[in-house]
Amino acid sequence: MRTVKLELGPDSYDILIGRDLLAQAERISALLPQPRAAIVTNTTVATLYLQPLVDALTARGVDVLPIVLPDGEQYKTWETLNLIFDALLGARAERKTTLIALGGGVVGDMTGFAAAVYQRGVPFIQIPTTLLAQVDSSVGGKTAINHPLGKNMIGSFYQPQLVLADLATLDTLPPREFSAGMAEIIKYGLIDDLAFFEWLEANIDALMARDVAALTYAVERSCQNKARIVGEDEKEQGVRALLNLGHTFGHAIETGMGYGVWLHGEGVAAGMVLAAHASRLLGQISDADLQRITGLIRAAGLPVQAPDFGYERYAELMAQDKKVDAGKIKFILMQKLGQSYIGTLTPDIVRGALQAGCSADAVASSLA
Ligand SMILES: NC(=O)c1ccc[n+]([C@@H]2O[C@H](COP(=O)([O-])OP(=O)(O)OC[C@H]3O[C@@H](n4cnc5c(N)ncnc54)[C@H](O)[C@@H]3O)[C@@H](O)[C@H]2O)c1
Ligand SMILES: O=C(O)C(=O)C[C@@H](O)[C@H](O)[C@H](O)COP(=O)(O)O
Ligand SMILES: [Zn+2]
Repeated sequence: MRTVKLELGPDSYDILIGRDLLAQAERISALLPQPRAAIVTNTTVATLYLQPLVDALTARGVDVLPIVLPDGEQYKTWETLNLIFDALLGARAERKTTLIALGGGVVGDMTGFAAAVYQRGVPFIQIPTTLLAQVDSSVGGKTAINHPLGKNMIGSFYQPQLVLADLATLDTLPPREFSAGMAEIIKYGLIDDLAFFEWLEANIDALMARDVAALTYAVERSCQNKARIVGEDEKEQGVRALLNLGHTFGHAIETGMGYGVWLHGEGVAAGMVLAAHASRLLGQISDADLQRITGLIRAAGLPVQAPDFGYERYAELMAQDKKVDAGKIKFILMQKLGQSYIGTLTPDIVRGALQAGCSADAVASSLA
């Protein structure tokens, strides 16, 4: 088992990475302030991993309340959040009752938000079961629900007390979801870790074949990168915004297509390609760099062309981004391959990037 530490003073926590960790419930039970926990999951993950976790905790004397939500990005809403509160109140869950998120980023983001506000804050543990959640969403304490007008618009920063990433759960993850997680992994290479980007280029086939050693390394290195950045800037006053590489365009794609049509990782992938096109137009990366970026993203089974809903619609959607400051949209751009920065773009460069990186086919194929 590998351990990555997220250093946040009194709010520091461990990220445990390895196979078959679900059965090792003592790492969870040791943290519970009372022998009571609610496991929040969804209908898909419940059939696969809820019972083993309930059994492992029950065997350690923990009273478990399962809360099973509908599955899908379209359910990352107030209504679904309320189902968590209904269940917690119905079972008289207390301030010391721990909420455990068992699932992907949707379950993790909603459970974290519920933990932040239920009785003004209860303990919270993340058990991510998608690649995306293991390398990104379970780490760092961003929690949220969507609004019809924008992604993750209502939420809070609220750190878990433990992240337990059981790589064995990825054995059942569908290929499209696995690829979605690869987008956030590639993101770390492009933010500021060229050596990791080059390692990914060399090992993409092993990763896509889910080779255990390659996967363990990629998850650990991703968590190290994220933990370092969040440790420097927990509440996104500066450097943490780099973790939004590909997301200004990507969130616009997710919202514009309708939540759940394009997966989050797919939006991020096409969004990173658009950011690369913009950086190329600014003369900061070369054609060869652009080819390397699109080549790796394509090899990970991800889209390299964004849906074409036109400059005006993209501009309208991106105006809702959380990085907007005094009306100015911020983008994460590439200074060179493997080094990103937070900047702004003129409308001409945004238009140029969209012209180069959008395709009507990308809309049609994803709706097919
Ligand atoms: N908080 C953050 O820092 C952060 C970071 C990145 C993404 N996010 C959010 O995370 C969400 C995307 O997360 P995601 O990609 O995990 O999607 P998801 O949570 O929708 O999970 C993807 C699908 O895989 C299923 N699934 C989960 N685990 C499985 C398993 N082991 N085997 C088989 N199926 C399984 C789920 O039921 C779902 O159908 C988005 O809402 C995004 O905004 C948040
Ligand atoms: O942890 C962060 O910070 C990130 O930006 C990670 C992103 O991958 C993630 O999708 C996050 O939820 C986006 O944040 P948002 O503030 O733009 O909603
Ligand atoms: Zn993301």
